[in-house]
Amino acid sequence: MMIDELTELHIAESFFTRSMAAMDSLFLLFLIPLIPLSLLSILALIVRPRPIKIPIKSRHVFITGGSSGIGLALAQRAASEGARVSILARSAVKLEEAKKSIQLATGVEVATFSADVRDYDAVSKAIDESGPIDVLVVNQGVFTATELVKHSPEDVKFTIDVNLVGSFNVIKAALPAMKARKDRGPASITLVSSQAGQVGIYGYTAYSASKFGLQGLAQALQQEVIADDIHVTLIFPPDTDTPGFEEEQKSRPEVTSIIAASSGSMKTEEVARKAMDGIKSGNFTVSCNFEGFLLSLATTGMSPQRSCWLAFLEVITAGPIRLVALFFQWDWYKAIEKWSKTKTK
Ligand SMILES: NC(=O)C1=CN([C@@H]2O[C@H](COP(=O)(O)OP(=O)(O)OC[C@H]3O[C@@H](n4cnc5c(N)ncnc54)[C@H](OP(=O)(O)O)[C@@H]3O)[C@@H](O)[C@H]2O)C=CC1
Ligand SMILES: CCCCCCCCCCCCCCCC(=O)[C@@H](N)CO
Repeated sequence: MMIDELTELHIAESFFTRSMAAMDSLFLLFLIPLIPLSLLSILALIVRPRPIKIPIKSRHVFITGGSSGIGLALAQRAASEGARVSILARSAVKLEEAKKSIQLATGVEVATFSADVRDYDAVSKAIDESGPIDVLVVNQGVFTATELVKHSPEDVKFTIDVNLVGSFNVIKAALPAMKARKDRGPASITLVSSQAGQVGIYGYTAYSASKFGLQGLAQALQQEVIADDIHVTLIFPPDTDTPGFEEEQKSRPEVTSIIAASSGSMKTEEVARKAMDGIKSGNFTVSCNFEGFLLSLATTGMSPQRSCWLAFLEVITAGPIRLVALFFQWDWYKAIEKWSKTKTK
């Protein structure tokens, strides 16, 4: 009798401890999601600038380099979404053609301005004539892929002047009127960079430098204009099938194309759609394809981040994405080595 009672007690006791242990692990299991959830809530509180939406309909969208390629596709998109659109480029002939093609596709008449972004006075005059801008898209760009030893000093300077100094000219000319806008809703200054503005690529010393410069300009500018409800966006397209790209390909070193192929290539309209979505959602960084998304994660550094979800992803992938980046570098240096050997043979 006594022994029976004792065993019963034992059984009950061990059942009790076992179920306690099970409850403990269940409790721990509930704790696990608390760690990412609290990280996410902290990020939701601290991400700056705060999330914003930029409307396009009935607003004045001004696009430099709007007569060809990505700029033209963006102009057409903005027009079809009900914006008042102005485009600026050098060639009056190409501007006229672009105007006709947009009118044919959307029925909207865009305003055209012929000016060289390197000429501050000319740009300033065009922008003043066009009226206050709500969404400024700084998209003009030139590119020649060539090794620095073969690149003429004039063309290096030309690349920096059009892509970087020209972007300063456009923004500086547009800023006073953009800052003075009252009750017109949030404004945008968007810069079209390149994936070669996130990572240096063989053949792109001048081009990458000009596009990396836009990152510094954009980060500093965002701090200066946030109080005026102006929001800065940087677009990072991969190779895109534009007239400019077709021209570039005629002389691009083979190894530049091999490295650039890591990110594939996109259709102009697709890039314009991604860019427009990015502008509207007010993101600071806009990537256009999956590889570009990885590249943005890998190169995010100290750039502002409005989305707590993306900030969360940046925090948890920081280490692993660096590893992925190192593998890409490994692959690229192998390609360069192989290519140099076949060239010296
Ligand atoms: N295509 C690609 O593979 C990629 C392009 N990009 C970037 O996207 C942007 C657009 O490129 P994309 O559409 O291919 O280029 P295009 O060569 O097709 O078009 C360039 C546009 O910029 C204008 N432009 C060039 N120089 C000046 C200048 N000095 N002053 C005013 N306007 C000028 C051109 O008109 P005009 O000549 O009459 O002045 C044209 O409208 C560029 O900044 C480029 O670096 C980024 C990644 C990939
Ligand atoms: C960590 C993960 C990394 C992911 C992959 C990165 C791939 C980078 C490829 C860079 C391609 C650069 C194309 C430049 C396009 C351009 O601007 C010219 N066509 C001129 O217009």
